[in-house]
Amino acid sequence: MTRQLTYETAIALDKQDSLASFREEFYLQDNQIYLDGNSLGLLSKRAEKTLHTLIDSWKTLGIDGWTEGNYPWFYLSESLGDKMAQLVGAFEDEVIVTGSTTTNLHQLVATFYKPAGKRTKILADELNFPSDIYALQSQIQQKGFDYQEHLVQVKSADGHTLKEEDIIEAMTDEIALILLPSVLYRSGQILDMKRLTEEARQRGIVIGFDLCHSIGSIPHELSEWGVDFAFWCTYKHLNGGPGSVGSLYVNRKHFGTAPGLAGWFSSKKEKQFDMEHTLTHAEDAGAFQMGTPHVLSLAPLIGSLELFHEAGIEQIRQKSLALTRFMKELMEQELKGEQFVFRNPDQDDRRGGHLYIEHPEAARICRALKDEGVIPDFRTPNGIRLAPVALYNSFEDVWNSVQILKRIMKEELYKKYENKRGVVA
Ligand SMILES: Cc1ncc(COP(=O)(O)O)c(C=O)c1O
Ligand SMILES: Nc1ccccc1C(=O)C[C@H](N)C(=O)O
Repeated sequence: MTRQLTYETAIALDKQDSLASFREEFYLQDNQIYLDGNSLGLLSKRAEKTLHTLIDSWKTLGIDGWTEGNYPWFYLSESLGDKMAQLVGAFEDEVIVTGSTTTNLHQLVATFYKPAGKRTKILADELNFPSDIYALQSQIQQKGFDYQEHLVQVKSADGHTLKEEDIIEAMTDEIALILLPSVLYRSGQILDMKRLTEEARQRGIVIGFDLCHSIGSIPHELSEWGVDFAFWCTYKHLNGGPGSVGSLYVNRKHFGTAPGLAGWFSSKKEKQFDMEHTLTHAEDAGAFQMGTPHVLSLAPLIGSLELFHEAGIEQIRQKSLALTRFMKELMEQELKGEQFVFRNPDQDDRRGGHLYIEHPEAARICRALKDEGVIPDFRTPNGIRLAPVALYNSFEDVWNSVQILKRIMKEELYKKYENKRGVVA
């Protein structure tokens, strides 16, 4: 028998929550329940502080800020990479904080996509975020191929999830490189990265993952699994701020590989200011940087990553699972008879940090939610994404947001709006 969930259940869960105190670290707005940390995480006081520290180093040190002050800018991408490594299960020198998701994808595919003989194609899937697909199409064109033929996109049987068996079956001897998401941005499905990497390795295919929707929400073991490369953004679960600098990982077995897209920040640090016209690139993940780091967009990450180290990614994952489980069960209990369809896989080891629910009136339900103080995001044509985030959401938030949704449905408050999306969500 399923348990009857009440307000008291939520309060009891909050009482047992060992991460509850982290909520105080964030700027939460009064009368608002923010459930969109899977798209843009909230500002923490630590992140704000380190941003101010770096503005101050610019103010007081000028050019010397590159090598002096609390966080010398010249080494920030490397030092943040060391801290980030734990979140992806990598060695410190395998990770660098640089670029953006899309530019890092370009860099890594330009580096590791080496079509030769029969192996000329890239394997991806039909559910990935569009930017990745556009980037892959253009990388294929850069090599002089037609992407209609050279980009193989594994199909989804249900339009929401992928089957590892289908991906493995598509790993033919024509595939040179595989790129997949760790967690699907819509349905929140976690792909079995360990298994897929093993299968790719057996076939001699390079494999990489886009970790945008898993970083800071689930643990990874990239080095142990032998993943060749990965990249991710830092503005969702990592709360680095709009446009914060992304990150990439390259497995140690590829150290010494020249970057496909070089620039002077690809240099060995000690050689960079020799200003030679022959690049001596770094031997580690640092080689995949290109130009000057966006220092002010790195700054909030210094403070934000501290919080992840204090909380621990395993604890974050446990709370996140409990939050999404509670939210799903509560919606099933409270919204019986409504036309909501859950698209997340139900098992814990398959469910990422957000829920994805479909409803024919999704666009205007999202509008109504926002006006009632609950911040979701909408994904066209009829999807609502809800992310109760471990570091700043509570079980009480989940209770309250589901009650608000229940009222919106019962009183048909959504009918006041047009069923059309806004510009962003
Ligand atoms: C899975 C995935 N890939 C790529 C992107 C694009 O990232 P960016 O615009 O930071 O390059 C996003 C989100 O914007 C994403 O969710
Ligand atoms: N970078 C953005 C800029 C503006 C608005 C949204 C985004 C997102 O990140 C969307 C996200 N990737 C998604 O999974 O829908």
